[in-house]
Amino acid sequence: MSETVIKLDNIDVFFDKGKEADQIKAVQNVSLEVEKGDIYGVVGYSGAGKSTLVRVINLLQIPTNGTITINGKVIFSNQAGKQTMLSAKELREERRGIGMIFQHFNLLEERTVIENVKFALRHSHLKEKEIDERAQELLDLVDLGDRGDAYPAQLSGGQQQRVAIARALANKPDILISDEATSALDPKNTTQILELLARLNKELGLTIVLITHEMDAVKKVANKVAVMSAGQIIERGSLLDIFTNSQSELTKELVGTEQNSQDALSILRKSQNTDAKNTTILKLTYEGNSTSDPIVTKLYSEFGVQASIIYGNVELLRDTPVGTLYVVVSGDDDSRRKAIDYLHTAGVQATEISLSEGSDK
Ligand SMILES: Nc1ncnc2c1ncn2[C@@H]1O[C@H](COP(=O)(O)OP(=O)(O)OP(=O)(O)O)[C@@H](O)[C@H]1O
Repeated sequence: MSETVIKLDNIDVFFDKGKEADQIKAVQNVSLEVEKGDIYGVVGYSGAGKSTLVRVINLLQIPTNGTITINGKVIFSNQAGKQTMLSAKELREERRGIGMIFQHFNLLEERTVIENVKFALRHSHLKEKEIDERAQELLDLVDLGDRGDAYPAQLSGGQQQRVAIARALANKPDILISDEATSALDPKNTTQILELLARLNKELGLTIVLITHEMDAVKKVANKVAVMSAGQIIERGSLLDIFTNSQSELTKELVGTEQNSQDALSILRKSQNTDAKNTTILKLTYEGNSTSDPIVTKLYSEFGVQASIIYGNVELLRDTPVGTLYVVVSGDDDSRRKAIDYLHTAGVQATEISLSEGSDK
């Protein structure tokens, strides 16, 4: 059974600006559950409240209302004015179980790479020799085993972020919060950091909350996604769902493929007799290594239904290809129905599309 490691219930974070009317509602009534081993992407534009929400997880930000439960233990609760919170000592202990990395790596510039990692172990109960060993082990883990004596300024941005990751993992946390950790990096370094996070998730069973404004980052590594806007989660689901079946306009915009398909449909609207008999437009979504060709060929060979592709796109979601096709399907009613049934049994999601402006049936 899956195990919930982070549970946020009805979290509000309001910032006071004097008068109540000026209050900034950075997070409003957000509930979120993250399970062990998840890489949970939280996406949204700047100012949506993502950072404020994740800072709540380790109580870097005290919420105005709500309950925070980490690994089954309530670390904060303020419901109906009744507040409970861990003692400062308990909170320090709890925070050690939650590592954090940021957009700007926040390394100590005047210390070497290995000293930066050792700094995070200064309150551990390890002996000096054990601290040395642990720091080296952490640098090996992030493939920087031979750069311990370098200074941060001598490293690339991607390498500095890897040092920050090693430091964040020093106290063996089971949760890592990544707040825009790849936003200052070029595409190559971004990919390397995301691959490292995916590896740590797999090898260490690390649960990761990934805050970003880039859907591309989420698409490479996350298994679940929440979309935030104006302090609220407006949509959430599995990565696949968010990409293939987005509901809100914002999610569609962030996912980005919607515009192309809308353009294709709008061309079709102009060129097609929308009432054409025996014709249906289908949106097909399929996962895995099937390709569009056999699907389209089979519709004709098995059911005598002609299918022409008007728009096609294949995304890699984590390592799984996911295809979306818009096809015009022609054939008599019975054949089209059988063809659609076949698609469903073949694991292809088929949705009928109406050509009237912007609507899916
Ligand atoms: N300490 C604070 N005091 C007052 N307002 C704040 C504070 N921290 C955040 N805010 C406000 O709360 C809202 C949400 O900010 P937040 O940083 O959480 O958004 P975000 O989605 O992470 O965006 P970004 O990526 O730009 O940081 C913004 O309007 C911001 O100005």
